[in-house]
Amino acid sequence: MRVLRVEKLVPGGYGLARTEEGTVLVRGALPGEVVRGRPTRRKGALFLEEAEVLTPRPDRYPHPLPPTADLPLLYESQLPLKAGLVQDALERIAKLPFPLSPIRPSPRALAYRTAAQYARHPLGGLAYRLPNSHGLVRVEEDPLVAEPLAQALRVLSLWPLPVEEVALRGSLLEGKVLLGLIGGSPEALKRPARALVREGFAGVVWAEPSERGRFRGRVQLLQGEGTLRERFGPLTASVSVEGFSQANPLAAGELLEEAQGLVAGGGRALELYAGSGLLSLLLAPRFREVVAVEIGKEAVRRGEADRRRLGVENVRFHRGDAREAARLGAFDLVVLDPPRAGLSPGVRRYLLETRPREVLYIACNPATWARDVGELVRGGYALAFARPYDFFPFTHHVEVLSLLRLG
Ligand SMILES: C[S@@+](CC[C@H](N)C(=O)[O-])C[C@H]1O[C@@H](n2cnc3c(N)ncnc32)[C@H](O)[C@@H]1O
Repeated sequence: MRVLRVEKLVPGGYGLARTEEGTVLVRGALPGEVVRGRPTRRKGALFLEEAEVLTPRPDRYPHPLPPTADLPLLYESQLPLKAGLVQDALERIAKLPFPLSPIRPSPRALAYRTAAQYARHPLGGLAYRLPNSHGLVRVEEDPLVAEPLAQALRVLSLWPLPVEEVALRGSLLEGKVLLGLIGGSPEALKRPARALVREGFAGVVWAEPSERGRFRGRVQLLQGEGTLRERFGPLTASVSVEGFSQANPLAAGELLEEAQGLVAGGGRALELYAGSGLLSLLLAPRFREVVAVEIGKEAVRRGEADRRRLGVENVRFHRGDAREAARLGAFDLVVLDPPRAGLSPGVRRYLLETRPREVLYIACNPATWARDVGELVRGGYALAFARPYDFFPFTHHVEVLSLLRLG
C-alpha cells in the first residue's frame, strides 16, 4: 500500500501523484487530496484505479453522482481545473505561451444533458457501466440529465425490456424524448414500442448491436417520430437518438453564438467533421458558398432537412471523409470540430498546403487540439483566440473554441 498526494488533474480525468518509481495516475482523486492504494503498471505507466481518499477536499460535492462524474467538486471549483487542462496542454504540447479567454461555465451545472446511454441491469431497470470495467451500477436517478430525460428514466425503470442498452435523446425546446433500444429483436419490440409512445416517448428506434459502435449497424424506426427540434443558441436544428448532436444544447448554443462573431466572412467556407452542419448553416449568410463534410449518413440527412426548412441556399452537404478534403480545393475559412483524436495528418497537411485565411477550430480534447495548433503555428498560423467552454460539468471533459489566422 502507498500513501500519495495528488498534485494536479491531467487529461483523462486522473489525478497525478509523484513517487520515486515515477508518476502515478489516480482515478477518483482530486488535486490536494491524500490517497492510499496499490498502484499497478499498465502500458508502462503506473495507475491507481481504486484509491481510498484519506483527506478529501473540503469542496468535494456532497451529493450522489453517476460513476462517469470524475470531477465531484462544487461547481466553482471545477472551472479553474478545467481551464488549467487547456492552458497546460498549450504550454506542454504546443509550446505556446498564450492568454486563454476565461472559461465559459455551462448555463446549468446539473440537469444539463439531453443525451444519455444506459445498460440494462440483469436484475431489471437500468445501469451505468463503470469506467474501465464490466461492472454495472443500477441507476436510480441521474442528476446530470435534463428533466425530460429524468422523467423517461423513471418510466424505463419499470419496464422489463429485452435489450442490451438504451439510448435517450431529449429536446429542451419540445420537452420530449426519443428512445433507442439496442439489441433484442425489432419484431418483438414493436408492441412495447407502441406502448412506450403511449407512455409519452416521442419515438422509439431499434438498433442492432455493432462492434463498430453504437448505431453503426442496422437501425429501424419502430414507432413515432425519428427526430426532434432543439435550440442551439441562434439556431433551431433537428436531433435524433442515433446521430451526433451536442449533449448540452445550452452550452453549445453559447459557443455557436461566440463562434459566429469571430470569423471574418468571405467567398468559400468549408466545415469538416460537420455533424448536421450547425456552423455551416449559421455562417451561410457571411459566405458565397459553404461546404459541410460529415461521414455519418444520418447526420447529413438531418442537416440537409434543416437546410431546406431554414431556406438556406448556399450550403452543400458532402457525405465523406474529412481526410479527403484536398479534393474540395481551397477555402477562405475552414471550420473544424473533430472527434477526440483531433485532426488526421492528412487534414493538417491539407490546411498547411491550401492555407485558408482563417481556421475556426472547436475541440473536445485539449491534448490533440494543442498538438494540431502547435503544428499550424509552426506552419505560419497565429493563434488569435482560444476560450475553454464547459459542456460537461462534474466530468474532466472540456471544450475549446479557437481561431487561427494566417500570420
Ligand atoms: C465532435 S462531432 C462535431 C459535430 C458538429 N460540429 C456539431 O457540433 O454538432 C464530430 C463529428 O465528426 C464526424 N466524423 C468523425 N470522423 C470523421 C471523418 N473522418 N470525416 C468526416 N466526419 C467525421 C462524426 O460523425 C461527428 O459527427
